[in-house]
Amino acid sequence: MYSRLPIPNSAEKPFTEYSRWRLRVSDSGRHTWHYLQTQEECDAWPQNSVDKFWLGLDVGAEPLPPANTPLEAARNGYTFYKHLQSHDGHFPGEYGGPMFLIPGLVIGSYVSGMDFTTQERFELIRYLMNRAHPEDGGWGIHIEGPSTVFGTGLNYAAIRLLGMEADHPVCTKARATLHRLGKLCLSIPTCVLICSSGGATAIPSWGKFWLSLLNVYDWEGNNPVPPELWLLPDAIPFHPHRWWIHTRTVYIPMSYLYGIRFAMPENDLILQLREELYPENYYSIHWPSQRNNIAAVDLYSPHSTILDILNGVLGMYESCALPPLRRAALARAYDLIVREDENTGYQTLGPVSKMFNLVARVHAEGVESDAFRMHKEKRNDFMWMSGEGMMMCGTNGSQLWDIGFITQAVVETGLAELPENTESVLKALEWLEDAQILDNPLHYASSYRHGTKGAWGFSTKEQGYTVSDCTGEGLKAVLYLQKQLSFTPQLISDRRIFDAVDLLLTLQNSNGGFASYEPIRGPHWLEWLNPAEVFGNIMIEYNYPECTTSVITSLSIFHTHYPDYRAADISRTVKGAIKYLHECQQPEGGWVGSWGICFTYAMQFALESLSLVGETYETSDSSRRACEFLVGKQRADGGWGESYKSCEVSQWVEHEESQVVQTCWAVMALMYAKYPHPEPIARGVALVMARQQQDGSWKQEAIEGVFNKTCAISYPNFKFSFPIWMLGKADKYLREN
Ligand SMILES: CC(C)=CCC[C@@H](C)[C@H]1CC[C@@]2(C)C3=C(CC[C@]12C)[C@@]1(C)CC[C@H](O)C(C)(C)[C@@H]1CC3
Repeated sequence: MYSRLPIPNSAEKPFTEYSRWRLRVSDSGRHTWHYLQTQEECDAWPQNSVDKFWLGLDVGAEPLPPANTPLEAARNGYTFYKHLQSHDGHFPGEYGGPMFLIPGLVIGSYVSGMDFTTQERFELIRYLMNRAHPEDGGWGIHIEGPSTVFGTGLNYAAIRLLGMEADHPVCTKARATLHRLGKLCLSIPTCVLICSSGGATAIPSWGKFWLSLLNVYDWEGNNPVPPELWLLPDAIPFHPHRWWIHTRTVYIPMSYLYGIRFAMPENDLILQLREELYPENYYSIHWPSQRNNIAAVDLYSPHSTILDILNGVLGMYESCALPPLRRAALARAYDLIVREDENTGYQTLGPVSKMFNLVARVHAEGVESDAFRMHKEKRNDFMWMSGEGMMMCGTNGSQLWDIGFITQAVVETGLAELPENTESVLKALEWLEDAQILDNPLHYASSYRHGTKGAWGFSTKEQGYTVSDCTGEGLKAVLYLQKQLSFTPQLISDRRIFDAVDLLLTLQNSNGGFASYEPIRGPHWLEWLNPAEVFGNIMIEYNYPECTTSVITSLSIFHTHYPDYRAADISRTVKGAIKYLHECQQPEGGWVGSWGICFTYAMQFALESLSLVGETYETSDSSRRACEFLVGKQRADGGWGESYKSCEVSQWVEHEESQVVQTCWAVMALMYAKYPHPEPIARGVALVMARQQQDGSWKQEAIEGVFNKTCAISYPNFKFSFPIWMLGKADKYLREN
């Protein structure tokens, strides 16, 4: 469908003209990248500093007077960061990291007959080339991870579909790695050892699924994904509406596509891929034995015996599935797909469901349908141009999350009061006002959704999902801006603030903690049914110290401004949350982060929470143990650095280098705890100041975020918001201590 493209051997230089790319920011923070075709268009729409920065071009920021104090450094930091603020007030940013998203984008588009522009194809290829590991030519689950069959098999298919020839050196090298890695098998169930002959046969289940849609992996090689579960009564403890929202939202279209055994028609390229992905003859592979064949490098969560038994039973059911039941189940799954599309303006909850939903909709309604048109339009929101080429983002952006932190930072440090920042701060408040979700979803109970009235989501209002901590940080940002500054208008009414509070109060779990999108709905044993071998803790919601903190800090700050509104509920909620935080502290004093890397991230949140109720180094054993733990991890250069591997093993794993962002989290944590000895804080500050560039910026270092235990994800704006916040706060601390 897509023609072959002439691809140079090196991806160092752009394959397109970088002076022609523009980021359009529209509709409450929507991001879409455009390639301008003519000089006239370029003249009419000049490249701005936001475009240039994210394209890796020089933004032309002036060198600033050297900072003599932490506060001056913070001020210089914000002077630079304002270059990255968009006209609507928010700070757009790249949200890459996972390496299984471009394959979904490309395979999903290919099998749906949806094209890309030639420039997009060139730059998607270039990004994959730049992200292939130099030693073995393969790809991992995320940009910093070692090559896996999941990453290499899927990205190999993607780069071929996009137009690279099979005999291009990049393909030859990746293919050799794929064939080699696939051989290192560890079959599950563990009692039956099947040795894979190599290649993509041993790809994890989500990889098997994508390749099956592409018709280069036989459906018989997949464990069943029956849509019939959606026909069960809601009260059943393992009903899919009780699963973690991402897992169930991906499972809905997967069960539909599995139920109809969607496979795109064969063509020459498909036949070639069947030869390239496997060292053996495709037609001689015994597919049913591949269902539990997962390469050792990929395996994080091995199947439980219970899951294997269940898969066996469901496999038998597949051979005699009752047609009327299957039809009813498919209709039910399809209805849920449509509702999800309509609830989210065709963004869907995330990038994986986005592409699965597209395939399902196009299968049912065709390429002339509105669904096809809308999905194509919103597909753009996930595609991001960077200095290394084009990627697919983990969501349609991290708009709210980024603006939430930087606005609190500038208010708390006093930078917001400087006349030079007035306009920037007012714009940020306008954006926050516009981003609050004012109603519950269009399809609400019928889509098993939690309420959204009063919420802030992680990205945009249109995406439309409540996230507990995003609502917390959004609310805090608004309270800081509206209540602590003299010059800001009260754009968000008390009623709307109460809506946010009411919503937060619906999210607490029985043990006092808060999860990500909803209260926990399912039993813990559901994790035994985790079918995605590459991720951990994905079957149900869990409590997170980070989410819990954002919620209770926002409620406490709210309470100081509105002491009469639901005071008893707030006090009970905070008390319960603190109890939970004590319970989940590790004996060594740390808290494990689930969304940022790793201990430093979670600990800045947990210690902020404890400080709310007066628990600090001097007064609380828990806070003291935490401080000792952190101080014990400070490195000789004054910084802190931990690897993403900490998140995989829930134990501190050192990074080779100190990291600016993690150093900021650690220093913030110590300051929340009112750590009485200034020396570690001063050393952390010195490291962050020494790494600041002359224009006030900081360079990109290691990846900052994580999800589902194993997949790292980039938060490149953190290198601005957290240094600015920490330095401004430390200035005061160091003067007072
Ligand atoms: C396994 C699948 C479906 C992959 C798609 C990726 C999503 C699951 C990821 C990408 C971004 C992601 C890490 C995110 C979150 C959940 C999982 C997401 C959506 C949340 C909202 C959970 C709560 C967190 O505190 C925080 C707000 C930081 C993150 C933000 C990004």
